[in-house]
Amino acid sequence: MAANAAPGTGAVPGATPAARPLVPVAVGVLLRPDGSFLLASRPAGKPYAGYWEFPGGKIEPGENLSQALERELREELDIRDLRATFWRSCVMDYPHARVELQFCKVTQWSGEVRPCEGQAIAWQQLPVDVAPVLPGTLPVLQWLARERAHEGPTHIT
Ligand SMILES: Nc1nc2c([nH]c(=O)n2[C@H]2C[C@H](O)[C@@H](COP(=O)(O)OP(=O)(O)OP(=O)(O)O)O2)c(=O)[nH]1
Repeated sequence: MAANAAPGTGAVPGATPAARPLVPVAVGVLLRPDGSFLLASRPAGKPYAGYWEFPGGKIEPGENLSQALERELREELDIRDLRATFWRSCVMDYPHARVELQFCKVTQWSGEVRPCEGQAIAWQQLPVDVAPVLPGTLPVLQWLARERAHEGPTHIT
């Protein structure tokens, strides 16, 4: 323990608290040829249940991004053989976890998209007309809006 640590805590007075662990998350932005993209509602029992997000989930130990994405989309939507490319990432600091969201564009897959976990799904265009949208989903709507020169709101509030 550092010489000036508060007794019994291991904390150094005035020091910045250690950052919480960063949980990596694989997320798929499924895109159809008409530009529509898929959102799904978070199932009951999870933090932010009922909020709309892009499909995906935590990367498990030993998995890389594409393996995690393939597994999550198979479990959640019953699709496989993805054509997916990494797009962008961002960090979100929630009360329940600090997550690094790794967004991939998914332009091809095999199988029919089918919600397997009791979630609602909706193919969307900008502005998104389902609500509420998960905070960590909003940056993606901004990126899509910029790419598409979409002006005005990206979602209803
Ligand atoms: N899938 C997904 N997760 C997102 C998005 N935006 C965002 O902030 N998140 C956050 C919410 C969660 O804190 C985390 C995903 O974790 P999760 O709990 O849904 O993952 P999981 O499916 O592996 O769940 P579990 O097995 O632990 O129950 O990422 C998004 O657009 N899609």
